[in-house]
Amino acid sequence: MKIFSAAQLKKADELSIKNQNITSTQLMERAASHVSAEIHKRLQNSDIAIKIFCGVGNNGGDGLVIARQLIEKGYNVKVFVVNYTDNRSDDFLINYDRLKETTNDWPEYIKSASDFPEIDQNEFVIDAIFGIGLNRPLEGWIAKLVDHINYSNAFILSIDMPSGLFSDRIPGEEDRVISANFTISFQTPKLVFFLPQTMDFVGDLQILDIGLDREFLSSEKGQAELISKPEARLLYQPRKSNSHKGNYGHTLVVGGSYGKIGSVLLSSKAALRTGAGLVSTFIPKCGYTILQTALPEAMVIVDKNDEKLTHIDHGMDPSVICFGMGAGKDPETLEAFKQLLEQTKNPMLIDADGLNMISEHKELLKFLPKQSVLTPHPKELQRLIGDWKDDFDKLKKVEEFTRNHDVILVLKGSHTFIFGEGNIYINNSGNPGMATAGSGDVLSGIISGLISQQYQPLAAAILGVYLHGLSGDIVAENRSYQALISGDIAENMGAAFQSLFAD
Ligand SMILES: NC(=O)C1=CN([C@@H]2O[C@H](COP(=O)(O)OP(=O)(O)OC[C@H]3O[C@@H](n4cnc5c(N)ncnc54)[C@H](OP(=O)(O)O)[C@@H]3O)[C@@H](O)[C@H]2O)[C@@H](O)CC1
Ligand SMILES: Nc1ncnc2c1ncn2[C@@H]1O[C@H](COP(=O)(O)OP(=O)(O)O)[C@@H](O)[C@H]1O
Ligand SMILES: [K+]
Repeated sequence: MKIFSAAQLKKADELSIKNQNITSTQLMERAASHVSAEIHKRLQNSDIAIKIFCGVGNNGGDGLVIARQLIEKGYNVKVFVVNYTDNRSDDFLINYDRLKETTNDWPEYIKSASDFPEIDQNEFVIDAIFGIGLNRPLEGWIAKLVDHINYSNAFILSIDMPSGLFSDRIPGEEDRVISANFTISFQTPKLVFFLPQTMDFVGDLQILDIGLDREFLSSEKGQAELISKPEARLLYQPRKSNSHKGNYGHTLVVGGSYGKIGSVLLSSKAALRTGAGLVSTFIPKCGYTILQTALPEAMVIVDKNDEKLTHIDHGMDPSVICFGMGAGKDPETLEAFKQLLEQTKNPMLIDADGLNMISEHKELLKFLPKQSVLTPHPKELQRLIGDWKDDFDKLKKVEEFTRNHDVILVLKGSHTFIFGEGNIYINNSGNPGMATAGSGDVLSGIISGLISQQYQPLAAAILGVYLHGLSGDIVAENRSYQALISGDIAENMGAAFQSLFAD
């Protein structure tokens, strides 16, 4: 699903009105009807007290339509108009009149802090104060109102955006933003819903298709693309029945050091479980028995050294090399890594200490094979590209980095971002149970296993990240977040592949 900016959404809005020959009031009615239908589906005629806070722009207009429709269904609704200006939007005014025709319980006006209503924690608050039209931070009593709503502990549903959240910048520390429990957003998600600095404001997220212009939505380039099952499924390459292991490539996993053989074991197992035809693992001697015992399906080649990598003489022609997990940064390992980079022409996957060595020796960047996949977590990214001002600045810097070095960058996190070929992809699978030792090693193996099967590196990164999260979701469902360990993610890749086409 594409993610559009506020300006693009406004354009989609205008085009839809023109091409579908409807008025903006009709579009608002349509959008808000979807929301009230969702609310009705969940509340099931409950008699919970609903307080709807409406601004005086179109987000407030949505709130008024939702109020009218819920009142018509018999819900216990009280509307408050947050009167931050006397300039009301046309559709606000039209729907204000329609609401007055529906109920005798007219909206109350909030013009200062003394007008704030009490909000009980058992009530249900709908936040329709500001949407994508917010153009400056909230101030004065409006900022206080946001605190008042947040501190009520009532359940908060935000319409389109949590009020106070900008679609294109990170709020400052002093800025006030509604902390929603649930956000229902129109047509496409907004980029800020997925950034670490702003995602917590959003709560659970639902996107409603309000029927905006199809032609525009399909032809316009988005700011980013959200990867859920339908998008991941499109990348999948079926296996041919007339094939043999040679068709699925040879993944060479290189890494490990004394005490950290588990990392390469996890990557190797994940590459096999993802479908690589052959997997070889290059490790220091101390890992030989461990690997051969724990993963007999992999071939093992050992370094001359017992405890660390010093000479990576693999003597083979692998489809892809996955380097860095548990490797350490010993000067001899650095030298061996440098030689490996110089010798290797095919795209590589570089993780963990591979990334750290590049960060400390930037001259290595020029030896990186084109289209290699780098998989940093935020700390490794910071070592690699330096500091950023905020999450938007980070996106810009990573895009620049991937362009300058012709690489794919997988920025791991609760929403992993994948950068490549001038686009940003945001992963929508995974869960906090995956915040556990070694889950990144598994991801490296999965992406490498896909590259070895001739997926393009970018496609391998996108599909690999999605499947990794999906497998983690399947494990968490059966085992809980707490009990999930990274080996489970590799073990459950089969269930993840099956689930890709399950519905
Ligand atoms: N596809 C779509 O797009 C669809 C969109 N729809 C809905 O429209 C919403 C967008 O509506 P919108 O453009 O009227 O903007 P909105 O968010 O209501 O706020 C604008 C008002 O806020 C004001 N203002 C801004 N910042 C302020 C501040 N800090 N403090 C005080 N005032 C401030 C600004 O005033 P001004 O800057 O002129 O002073 C203006 O009056 C969108 O989110 C969705 O809910 C659906 O109905 C249909 C499909
Ligand atoms: N809260 C979360 N939600 C979803 N995925 C997560 C979450 N926390 C971590 N992950 C995923 O787990 C992996 C952790 O990788 P990494 O930090 O490299 O771990 P390690 O170094 O232990 O292997 C990443 O793929 C990341 O996206
Ligand atoms: K809102």
